Amino acid sequence: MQDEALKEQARIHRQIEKSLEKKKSALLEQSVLLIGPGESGKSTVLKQIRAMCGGYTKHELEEKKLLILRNLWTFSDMLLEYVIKNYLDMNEADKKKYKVMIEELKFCVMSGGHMADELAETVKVFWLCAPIQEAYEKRSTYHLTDSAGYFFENIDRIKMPDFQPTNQDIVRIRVPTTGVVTADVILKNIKLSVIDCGGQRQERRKWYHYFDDVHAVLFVAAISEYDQKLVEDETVNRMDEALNLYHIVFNGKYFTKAACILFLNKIDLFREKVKSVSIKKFHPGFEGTNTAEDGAKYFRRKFRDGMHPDFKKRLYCHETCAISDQVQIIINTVIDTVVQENLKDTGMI
Ligand SMILES: Nc1nc2c(ncn2[C@@H]2O[C@H](COP(=O)(O)OP(=O)(O)OP(=O)(O)O)[C@@H](O)[C@H]2O)c(=O)[nH]1
Ligand SMILES: [Mg+2]
Repeated sequence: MQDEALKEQARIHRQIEKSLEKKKSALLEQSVLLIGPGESGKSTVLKQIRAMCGGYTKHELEEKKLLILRNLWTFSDMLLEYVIKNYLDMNEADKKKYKVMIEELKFCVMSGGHMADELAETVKVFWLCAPIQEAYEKRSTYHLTDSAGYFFENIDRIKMPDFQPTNQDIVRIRVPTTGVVTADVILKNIKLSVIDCGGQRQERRKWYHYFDDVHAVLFVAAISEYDQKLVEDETVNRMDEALNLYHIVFNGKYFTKAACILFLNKIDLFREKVKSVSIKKFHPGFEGTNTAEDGAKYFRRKFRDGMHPDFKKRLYCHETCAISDQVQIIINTVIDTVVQENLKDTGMI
């Protein structure tokens, strides 16, 4: 009789051990949802996570090289179009020459080739000429991405036949995400599934499918875009859109258990911009001095205002520059936080 009881006890013990093992391995699988308005830096955060996990294959690097050429082609096209539309001072012969240059860049992309020396020289002259520099200054009015200048300045490296994009090149590439991109990586012994969503308005319908199951949600807002308008609606200020979206998403209905993280991204551009662009002009509620410190404090508060106190306690906010490798330190901290939060939830700590 005693034997039977002991056997039963051992069976229960084994069962408990097994279920604990299961729980432990389940904990090592974490999913992170990346959301936020268009162009705020979500895919850039994902690229940094990829870099932390060993980077890219040779084939992927070849693809990135083509994307850089494609960016150079489309950025050149946008700059020249601005010059022509706004009657900036450029003679007809130059306009013609640069139109041919843009066609040649397009051909480069289409043929998967590299840039001939002569073409690279023309691109350099194009970039440095006064009307193009003036058009670049006005870039936020026609949604030319800030990274454009970086590629023009690195043309001598990019034109080389054996050019291999570095992580710094890769994080500067601009390709708007359409749909949802999922990347499964192993980081810090955790199987991390990162779900990167397109942020423009027409992309957001797809977000809701992922709201129930994720362990963490990372909302990325570009703090530097306080004076800019949306690509998809020229009447709406980008910071207002980010705030509205944030308050809709974190209204208490969703993410009741997930760890919630806010990145106030593009802090590098923000620090530069506040030197010349008034915050109050675009956000009349702002009463501080026009400094990065006061501005960041104000926007941080705007994101937290009106949120439920329980939510505020669960929210982790970081000011970030996603193109800097330093952001990897913050990403590490975020992953630790996510794991801790989920261990707490399952009663493991
Ligand atoms: N200077 C600077 N540029 C950044 C930063 N973060 C992202 N970028 C650049 O901003 C551009 C847009 O970044 P993405 O990561 O493509 O933005 P996204 O949020 O994924 O955009 P969608 O896919 O359209 O929703 C890229 O060219 C990046 O190089 C940052 O912190 N500082
Ligand atoms: Mg993206």
